[in-house]
Amino acid sequence: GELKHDDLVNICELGQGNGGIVWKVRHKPTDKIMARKYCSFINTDYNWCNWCHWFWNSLSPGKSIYLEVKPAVKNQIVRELKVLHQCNSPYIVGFYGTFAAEGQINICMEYMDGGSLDLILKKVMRIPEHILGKITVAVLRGLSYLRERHRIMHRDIKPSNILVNHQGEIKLCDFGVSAQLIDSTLQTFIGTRSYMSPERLEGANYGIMSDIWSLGLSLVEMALGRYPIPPPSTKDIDDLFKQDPNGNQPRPEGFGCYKVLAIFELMEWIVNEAPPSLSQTHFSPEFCDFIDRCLKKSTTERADLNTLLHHPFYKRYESESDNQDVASWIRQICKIDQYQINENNYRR
Ligand SMILES: Nc1ncnc2c1ncn2[C@@H]1O[C@H](COP(=O)(O)OP(=O)(O)OP(=O)(O)O)[C@@H](O)[C@H]1O
Ligand SMILES: C#Cc1ccc(Nc2c(C(=O)NOCCO)ccc(F)c2F)c(F)c1
Ligand SMILES: [Mg+2]
Repeated sequence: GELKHDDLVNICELGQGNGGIVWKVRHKPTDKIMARKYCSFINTDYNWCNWCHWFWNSLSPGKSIYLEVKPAVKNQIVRELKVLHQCNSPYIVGFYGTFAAEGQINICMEYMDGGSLDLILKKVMRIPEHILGKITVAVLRGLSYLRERHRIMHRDIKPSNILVNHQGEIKLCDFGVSAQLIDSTLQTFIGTRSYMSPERLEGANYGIMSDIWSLGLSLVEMALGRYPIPPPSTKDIDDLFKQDPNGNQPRPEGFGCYKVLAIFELMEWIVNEAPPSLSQTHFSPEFCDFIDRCLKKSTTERADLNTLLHHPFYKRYESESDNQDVASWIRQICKIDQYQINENNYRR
């Protein structure tokens, strides 16, 4: 049956994003551990002063403001989210149910005990290519599933929306399954770094090809260990690779001094400058080519999903049936404690 608010007991907070907060919870009737996301709606009716409140808030970058929505709209969102019961794939995070409580939409999903790839990246300097290959297989298969079976694109591919667990599974979450929820949130200045494609930033029509761009950018970030715009210099990258991948040594000074662009400068850079790329000194030719084909600024030149499903980089990893290499890698990383995470972050 449907989940009820009172049947859930909070265990600990898993993380906070721009528009939601996620808790690890236990469902008392079944003793099942779940991840519960509160979408930060405010349930007051939509009116003029709320609009002003929203307007001033939406000017501050880094906030994806959920508009106050009428209860009728909220009920539509809950109705649309129930489609998640039909989203069953090894590459999509499991869904247990959704309900409105205290004026907020709650989404209960499978708890992924390895966390999201942005957290993993904080624990290690960078993610090795063979793991990125497995991540690529999972993301492309997840995107294919969403398109073939549900005729939707993801809309928010980035490391924090790719989750892993100790069994070595890699799954997608936070995809745009509810049109109303998408409409009710302002996809304007989301977070400090944008994974949005040039065409989406320009306000042009966008679709699945925009997810391909986001995948490419996310893979470069995970391969280098830092958000890749503005692109690090060749020297930066060579310095980075002098360090051992598990981040036991401090990042070189030079690396830490790269300029963090403000959100507008960043979006301008994505639209006007050359896309990031990987060098063959540190990565295989297949991986470098895969990235180049994902990060074409023009959607007509960019590879589409089917092309990528036949790309040598994907082919190299798709045949490996089990993810035991990923499982042991995740287990080893989860032993890295908070102190080491702070150390790595300090040196970024
Ligand atoms: N099913 C889950 N299992 C385990 N951890 C999760 C799960 N879903 C989300 N998280 C964690 O909760 C954090 C917050 O998630 P949320 O989607 O609210 O924000 P985000 O994706 O990090 O950023 P943004 O709000 O900008 O999209 C994530 O970074 C992730 O580490
Ligand atoms: C399994 C699963 C699963 C799928 C989608 C969402 N949530 C969303 C989000 C979402 O959560 N985006 O993250 C923004 C910060 O919380 C945005 C649009 C949408 F239609 C959704 F259904 C979710 F939770 C879990
Ligand atoms: Mg998320």
